[in-house]
Amino acid sequence: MTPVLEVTNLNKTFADFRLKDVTFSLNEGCITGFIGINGSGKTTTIKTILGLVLKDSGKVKFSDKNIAENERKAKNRIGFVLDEGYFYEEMTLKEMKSVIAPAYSDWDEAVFLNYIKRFGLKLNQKIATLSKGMRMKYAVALALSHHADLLIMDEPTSGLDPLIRSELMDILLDFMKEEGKSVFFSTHITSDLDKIADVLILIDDGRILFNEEKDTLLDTHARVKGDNRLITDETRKLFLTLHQSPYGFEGITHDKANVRRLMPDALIEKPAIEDIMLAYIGGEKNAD
Ligand SMILES: Nc1ncnc2c1ncn2[C@@H]1O[C@H](COP(=O)(O)OP(=O)(O)OP(=O)(O)O)[C@@H](O)[C@H]1O
Repeated sequence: MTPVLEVTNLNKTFADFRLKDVTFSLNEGCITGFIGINGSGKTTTIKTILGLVLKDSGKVKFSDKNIAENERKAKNRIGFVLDEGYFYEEMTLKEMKSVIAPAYSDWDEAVFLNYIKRFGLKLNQKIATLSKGMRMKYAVALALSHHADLLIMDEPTSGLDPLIRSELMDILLDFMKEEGKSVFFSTHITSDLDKIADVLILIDDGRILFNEEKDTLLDTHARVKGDNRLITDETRKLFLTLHQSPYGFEGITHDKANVRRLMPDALIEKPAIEDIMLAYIGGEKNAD
């Protein structure tokens, strides 16, 4: 697979937080979900990639070229949606578009107008009067109107109702239909990823904990329940988290195959992405 974006040993230190050697790559044709709890470093990573936060060290390559040295070209091919206001509230959608469009050499007004129509937005409406959902749709319309190949979104679904979240997922799937497109989006609402993500990257406390195909994660991990007698020194090691009570145990395993082999009487269920995320974050702390 061709990597579209390669991030290597990215470091950034704030007073109370540090990105620690963040390393991953995004493949062409993939939707990658960037997951992690509040304050884990998702926004900082995205802003550092986009050059909106200065990195202390590390490399970011887009299409095999250093992003900092090819900034204009890279920015033309990257569409981004950030989670906080980067619009002038007093402007209308049309006025704001006129500020943003000239920054892109490949701006396509017809595509933009098409999105505005599809999303039911009005060009003469003021930004300040947009609802959260409309604001997200407007940001997506802008991000997708310059023939970007990579769409980077920071928490695009945060604060949105399930209907609009599901609409956004459909928009992303539509965008992916064209060859050579990729999406990278951060979220702490992991249920959004069930439907559409190909790869999941988990960040916690500024450190990448895993970077794995979603289907592989769901195939190898499981929620396991059963009688306490099944827990031995050997089987205990198969769990990322394990909770025991007088009535039995419940845990998340990262080694479903061996649970099946060594604990044939246990009840094995499909985990949610959130179960897996929390198990890695909780880690040892969760095991009792
Ligand atoms: N400019 C800054 N100066 C100091 N600390 C910062 C700055 N920006 C972010 N931080 C800190 O870095 C940490 C990570 O924040 P970040 O916004 O990257 O997390 P996040 O995973 O995107 O969280 P959320 O899901 O809440 O948006 C937080 O502790 C935050 O307070």
